Amino acid sequence: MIKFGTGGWRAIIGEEFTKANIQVLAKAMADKMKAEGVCDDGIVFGYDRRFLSKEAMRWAAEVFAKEGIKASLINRSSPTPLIMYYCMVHGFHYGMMITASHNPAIYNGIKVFTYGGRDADELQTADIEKYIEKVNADEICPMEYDAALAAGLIEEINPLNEYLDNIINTVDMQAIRNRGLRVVLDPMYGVSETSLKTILLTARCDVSTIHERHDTLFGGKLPSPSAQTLRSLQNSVLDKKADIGIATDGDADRIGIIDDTGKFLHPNDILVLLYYYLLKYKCWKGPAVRNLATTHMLDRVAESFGETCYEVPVGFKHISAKMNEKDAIIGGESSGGLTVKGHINGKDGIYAAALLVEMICVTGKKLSEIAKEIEDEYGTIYLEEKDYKFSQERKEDIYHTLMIERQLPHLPFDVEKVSYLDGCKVYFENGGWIIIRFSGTEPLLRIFCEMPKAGQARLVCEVVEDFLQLQ
Ligand SMILES: O=P(O)(O)OC[C@H]1O[C@H](O)[C@H](O)[C@@H](O)[C@@H]1O
Repeated sequence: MIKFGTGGWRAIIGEEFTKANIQVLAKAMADKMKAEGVCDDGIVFGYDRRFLSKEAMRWAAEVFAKEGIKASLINRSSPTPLIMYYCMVHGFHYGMMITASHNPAIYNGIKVFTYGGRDADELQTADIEKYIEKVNADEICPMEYDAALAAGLIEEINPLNEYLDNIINTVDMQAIRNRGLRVVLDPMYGVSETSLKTILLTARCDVSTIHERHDTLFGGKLPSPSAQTLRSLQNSVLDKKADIGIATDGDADRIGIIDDTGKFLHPNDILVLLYYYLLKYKCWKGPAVRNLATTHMLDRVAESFGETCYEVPVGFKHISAKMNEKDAIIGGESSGGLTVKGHINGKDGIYAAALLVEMICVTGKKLSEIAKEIEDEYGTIYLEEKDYKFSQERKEDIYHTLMIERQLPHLPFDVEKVSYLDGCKVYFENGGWIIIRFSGTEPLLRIFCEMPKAGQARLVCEVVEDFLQLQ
């Protein structure tokens, strides 16, 4: 069964991520493209460094070739944002990236991009699922790779320079060049090394890298930047007295940052830092977009500049759609993805990293100093976040209590309103909030809570944990 979630289709390798399913998905996409009459420009493919990613791309391309649809394959493992950029610039109606992004190593998956290099939205993925139902797997008869290559139905491409030049031409390379920053990179065994290193070296940064080798087990860790997974980066930054430590997730669309004091900056802080930088130092004007599990500090910054911050459900497709609608200058999520107006319609860890480096150089301040500047001006909000595993039975119970019966515990703060837009989000009168939702990418229940005073967020989480019997 192929089901799309928050960020594409993800499945355990050998269980559902199989050659047969990959080819069913490819056939469904080919049928959909034919029905829509958008086969002429073909489809573009990329893959990351996960186990079976390259093979999966080829298996899918062989199906498209058989259907007479040209498949352009990026000929080396690449960041997801690169393929989104390529789709956007070359006007492809569809693109596919073989990746399971930040999921554990036993997963792989496929992200589908639509016109403009956007993440396929729910309407699109529901439509793909309908086409999947109609595919007769026995009738799939792929064209052999070399034959398809010779017939011009598969082509191998390398758009890396195009993508890099676009970033190099957008960020203030001159400002970075003059500072000789010390940067430590942690691609988390994923795909960002070449791109990010090239950009930083072009700007004359002093770059050292950890975790760069190809390891499909991601060193036994989750390829998702967090305080727990970035301890080595933290140590390297301190050892090397670096100005910044930059990590990206498995497919480089998300970012994680260690500041000059060795402190892990939460993605919420990165988003706030960049929005503040764009408004205050670059004098940009425009709203921000965040998902409903992302810090309301962004709203405080927006308000202080006479701007608005819009809230959308989790999933970058919602962020980019709202950014377009409101002409927002930044959009991002607490899971570590962000983009800025004028760049691609999806999250890009490489571009975000380059912009942060630019920020340090243009402001002439250390990362920790800019963060302090923001704290002095806007105060602190206290965050608690936790993921919980559950059995299928418990999932149904929790879903029923929370989403069907809409029961809530007696909460220790006055409630302003409750939203069921994506999971259950309670907004408190004091500006705090808690959201309880099932992840759309992993079998986890996620809770985020932000409160104005220390200890309050933990207290609210404990009440919810007791009520839902979470461990
Ligand atoms: O909380 P989840 O549903 O697992 O989603 C977490 C993240 O997953 C993917 O990376 C999506 O592209 C993001 O938009 C989303 O924020």
